[in-house]
Amino acid sequence: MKIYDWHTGPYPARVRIALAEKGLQSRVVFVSVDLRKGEHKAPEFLVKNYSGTLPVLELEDGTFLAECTAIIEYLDALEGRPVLTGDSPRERGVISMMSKRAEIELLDAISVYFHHATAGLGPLVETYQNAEWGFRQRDRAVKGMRYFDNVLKSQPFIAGEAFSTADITVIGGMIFAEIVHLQVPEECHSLRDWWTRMQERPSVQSRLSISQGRE
Ligand SMILES: N[C@@H](CCC(=O)N[C@@H](CS(=O)(=O)O)C(=O)NCC(=O)O)C(=O)O
Repeated sequence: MKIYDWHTGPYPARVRIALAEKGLQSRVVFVSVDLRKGEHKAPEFLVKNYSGTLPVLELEDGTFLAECTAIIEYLDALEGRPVLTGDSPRERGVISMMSKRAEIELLDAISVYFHHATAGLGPLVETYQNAEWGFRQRDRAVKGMRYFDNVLKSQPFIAGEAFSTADITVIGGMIFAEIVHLQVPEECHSLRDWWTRMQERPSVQSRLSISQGRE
């Protein structure tokens, strides 16, 4: 399998962490796509992913899988333990809900702030910006941090008693928050403690050490 990504990106980090959690890194070749040059918006990349975003997983049969959630669902189904997307129907439902909520209320909100209210990836890529919308989404992300802090007051992981892809999505949000220098509110002790624990996971520590080739 091939993964087209950008090594420091928050969304690629989600897939890299999932790969490491599942012990699948050896089955994947990484191909770097330079976001700063707008390579992800070039016609030859758009045939891989209509949305022009990273990461994209290319299967041996030529199938292109985009969207982190879809890619992680595929990887999770490939190999047994640990299950990242849930065993029982209830677990699967709660994990899916919390991961999607983490995208909407945290990770995607920070992404909008990055692209609309900062220099983002530069004028070559950021051809339309709306700073007001960006700042509104930044505020939404801070509220999201407070929400997840409250969730973690009563459980060790984002979707309950076990680590799951919902944690990985919030990890992506925390990585993006650091990139844009968006502070976690001082009083969010549970979220801060959780983030410290997550950064001790080998899968989180190893996400940047994967070597990449070029197409
Ligand atoms: N919904 C997509 C979003 C992916 C996404 O936004 N990826 C970023 C990569 S990174 O910023 O995390 O490295 C991207 O392609 N951004 C480029 C752009 O939006 O122009 C997913 O979940 O995969």
